[in-house]
Amino acid sequence: MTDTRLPRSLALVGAGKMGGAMLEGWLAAGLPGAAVSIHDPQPSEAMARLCAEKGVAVNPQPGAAGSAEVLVLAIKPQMLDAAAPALQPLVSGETLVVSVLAGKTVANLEAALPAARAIVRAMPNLPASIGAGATGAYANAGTSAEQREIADTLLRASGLVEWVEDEALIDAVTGVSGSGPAYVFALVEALAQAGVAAGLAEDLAMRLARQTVVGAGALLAQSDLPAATLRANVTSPGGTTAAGLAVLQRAENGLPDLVRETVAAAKRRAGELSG
Ligand SMILES: NC(=O)c1ccc[n+]([C@@H]2O[C@H](COP(=O)([O-])OP(=O)(O)OC[C@H]3O[C@@H](n4cnc5c(N)ncnc54)[C@H](O)[C@@H]3O)[C@@H](O)[C@H]2O)c1
Ligand code: PRO
Repeated sequence: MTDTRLPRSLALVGAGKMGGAMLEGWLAAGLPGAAVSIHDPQPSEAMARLCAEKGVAVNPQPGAAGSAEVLVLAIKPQMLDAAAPALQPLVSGETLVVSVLAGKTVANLEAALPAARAIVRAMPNLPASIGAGATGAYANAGTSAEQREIADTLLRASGLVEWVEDEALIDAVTGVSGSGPAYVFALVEALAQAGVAAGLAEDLAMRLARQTVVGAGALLAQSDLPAATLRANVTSPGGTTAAGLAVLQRAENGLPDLVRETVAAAKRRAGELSG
């Protein structure tokens, strides 16, 4: 993070899996702990320890130090309305609100935090916890260029950031990359189960399935080749992979159909959560 873009004060509301992962990224990237407060009725022991080590304030009286320059919301979407009354002192017309709440729209956030003008909706994913996240972000019209830069810097501390100019696309981002790591972990589970069905011992099948996804991901990360080319590089004409892919990628009810339905269901659920 460059000093010109660091917030002077950042309040993190909800320091669970995603909020905690982002906080670790900001601290590792040089945001001083003294600039940060977390607001969470039940921070984990690990989070409390990290905050103590880095000088992050835990549950100070909201607004005791005035409104925050940046307020990051990382509570469950269903908690927004219940949490909002206590957060009002943290928000002024100068505050940049960054929300990672699935489905909650700018309109929902404006209703919950009426003083807020600048609102960024961001959808990170869990690999943010190791700096390998993928985040989609949208800034409302009230967000200044400098505030967008600050949001970009904060989000980039946990990996790739892609901005979209149409808010509705954030729900599609949620379906693809927000939820996406779970699809990949489900693939590891399914591959291991298929290995057992093919005769492998359970632990051996899981070790092979897990390292296959780790290795394929690392190859994707290190290679400039398109995924389709990497796939073709595994596939000998008339060989075993071609036989497997003929099933996996079959025209009807194959992986493309299944993944399309999967992403559509997650996107649909994000829309429902705005309600
Ligand atoms: N987990 C993911 O992979 C992921 C990815 C992208 C976005 N998100 C979004 O991140 C948000 C948090 O998800 P999570 O998986 O980290 O959940 P989580 O349950 O791990 O964290 C939520 C935290 O909020 C705290 N909390 C509850 N009520 C509160 C209140 N009134 N004020 C302050 N804190 C309160 C809880 O104690 C908990 O620590 C969700 O809105 C989700 O849509 C999660
Ligand atoms: N986890 C959150 C959910 O499942 C949002 C994307 C990933 O709702």
